[in-house]
Amino acid sequence: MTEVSDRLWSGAVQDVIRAGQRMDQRGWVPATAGNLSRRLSDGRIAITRSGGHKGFLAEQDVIEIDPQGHPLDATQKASAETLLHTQLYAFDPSVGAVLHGHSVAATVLSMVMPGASLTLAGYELLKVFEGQSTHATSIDVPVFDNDQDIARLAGVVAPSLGKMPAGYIIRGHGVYVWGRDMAMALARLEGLEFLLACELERRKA
Ligand SMILES: CSC[C@@H](O)[C@@H](O)C(=O)COP(=O)(O)O
Ligand SMILES: [Zn+2]
Repeated sequence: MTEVSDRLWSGAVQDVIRAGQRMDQRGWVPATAGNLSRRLSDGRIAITRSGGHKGFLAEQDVIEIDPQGHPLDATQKASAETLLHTQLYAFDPSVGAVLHGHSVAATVLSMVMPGASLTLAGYELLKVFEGQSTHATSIDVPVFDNDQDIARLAGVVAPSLGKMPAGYIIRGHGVYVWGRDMAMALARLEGLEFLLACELERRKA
């Protein structure tokens, strides 16, 4: 590898490590939950190794996969949910980072609300999502039933691609959020998690 491509890779790895730490600080990646990825400007994809704690990632816990989700080094095990990342990268070339967390709010709300989507309306923070310029609006966040068969789950998510400005929720499991870069993905994740926490509070009131 050239020096430039090494530098690009290191930058992506640091983005993933720092985002994992941030998600851990917020309580969104308990135990070994969650996964994070970043697409480099040269098209390479860096994703977390399966099974580690995402708040304590080391450089070797971030591995390279091809666009189909296969690790370049076949001895390494990429996230069990890699396909949910690669389908977002394949659908939209502008996506540069994908984050998945397991917050209390996403888990509880999606279990107590039986519907296929959760509506977020009237919040100033809705403006963090693509194309939103006012609080006087509403966004439907799709809620897909959980499935241990990730290829099948990706098939259920597929028809909604391009129509999810705030990401999506997997019932009783967690959220998927993305952005053009890691900063944007983190901002959207924080926005969505804040609004889910608000919705949870409102249901207690
Ligand atoms: C701790 S159980 C969580 C896993 O089943 C999964 O949902 C998850 O988010 C992490 O899986 P991983 O394979 O480490 O990316
Ligand atoms: Zn998960």
